[in-house]
Amino acid sequence: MIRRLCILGVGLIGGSLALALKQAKGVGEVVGYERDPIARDKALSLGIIDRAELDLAEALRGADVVVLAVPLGAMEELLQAMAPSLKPGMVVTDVGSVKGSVVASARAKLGEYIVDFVPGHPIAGTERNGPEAAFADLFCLHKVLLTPLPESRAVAVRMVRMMWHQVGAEVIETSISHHDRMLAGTSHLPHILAYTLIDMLAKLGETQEALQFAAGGFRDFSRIASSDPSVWRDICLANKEPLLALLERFRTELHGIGEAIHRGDGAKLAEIFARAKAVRDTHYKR
Ligand SMILES: NC(=O)C1=CN([C@@H]2O[C@H](COP(=O)(O)OP(=O)(O)OC[C@H]3O[C@@H](n4cnc5c(N)ncnc54)[C@H](O)[C@@H]3O)[C@@H](O)[C@H]2O)C=CC1
Ligand SMILES: O=C(O)C(=O)Cc1ccc(O)cc1
Repeated sequence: MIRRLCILGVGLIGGSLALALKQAKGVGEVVGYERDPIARDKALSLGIIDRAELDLAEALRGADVVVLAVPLGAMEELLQAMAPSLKPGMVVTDVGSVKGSVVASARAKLGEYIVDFVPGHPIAGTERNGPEAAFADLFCLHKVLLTPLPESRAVAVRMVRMMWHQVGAEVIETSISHHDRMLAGTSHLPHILAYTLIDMLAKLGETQEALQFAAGGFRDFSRIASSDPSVWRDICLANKEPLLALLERFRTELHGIGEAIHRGDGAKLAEIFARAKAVRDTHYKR
C-alpha cells in the first residue's frame, strides 16, 4: 500500500492512475501538482486527488511514490525543480511514451536520487486528455513497460511493479532502446500517419466530403488524430532517431506500393496485403 502518492500532471494518465489506485484501495492519500488551474480544480472536484499543492516542495513532502505524468517536453524542467525536495527512499517513476529522453533528463537532474528512479510507460491510453478524460479501468489488462536502470534499487522497482499490478496491469521489463524502437513502430508512426492523412485531406479541401463518405475503417484509423497535438509533438521530438529511421523505411515501402499500382502489378499488391493480413489476423484473433 502506498501511503502518500504524489502525481505531477493530473491529466488522462496521472488522473487515471490516481483513480485506479483509489479504486483498488492501494493508496492512502493522493496529492496533485498541476500547472493548469482548470485541470487542478477539475481533478479535485472529480475526487481524483485529495489535495492540490501549488508549491512543488510541498507537493512532494512525505510522498512514498512520485509519478511524473506530464508531457515529455516538461519532464526535464520538473526533474530539475523536484531534485532538491527528494528524500532517500522516495520512489520516483514516470509514464512518458519515450524512455531514452526521460532517462537522459533524470540522469542529468536527479544526482544521487537516480537510484530511486524507475522509468515506466503504460501501454494504455485514449485520444482524449485532461482529468475529465481519466477513468479507473484504463490500465486493467494492459501492459506497462518498465526500463529499470542498472543502478535502480530493487526495492524501488518492486514498489513500481506493485503499484501497476494493483491497477490490473501486466508489468514487463525491457531495455530503453528496445522500448523506444518498438513504440516508434506500434504507436508513434501510426499517430504521425493518422495526423498526416487528415491534414492532407484538409489541405485538399476534401475533409468534409471525405468524412461524409467515410466508412468505419476511416473512423478507426483516424481516431488517434484527435490526440493532444502538444503531447504528440513532444513524443515525436523525443524519439527522433528511431522515428526518422522508420519514416525513411515507410517512405520506401509506400513508394513500392505506388510503383506497383503504376505498373498495374496486382500480384505485388495482393502479396503485400496478404502478408500484412496474415500477420494481423494471427495477432488479433477475430
Ligand atoms: N495520452 C495517452 O494515451 C498516453 C500518454 N502517455 C504519456 O503520459 C504523459 C501525460 O500524457 P496525458 O496524460 O495524455 O496528457 P494530459 O494532457 O492529459 O495530462 C498532462 C497534464 O500535465 C500538466 N502539466 C504540463 N506541464 C506541467 C508542469 N510543468 N507541471 C505540472 N503539470 C504540468 C498539464 O496541464 C496536464 O493536465 C505524457 O508524457 C505521455 O507521453 C503514456 C501513455 C498513454
Ligand atoms: O489512443 C490510443 O489508442 C493510444 O495509442 C493511446 C496511447 C498513446 C500514447 C502511448 O504512449 C500509449 C498509448
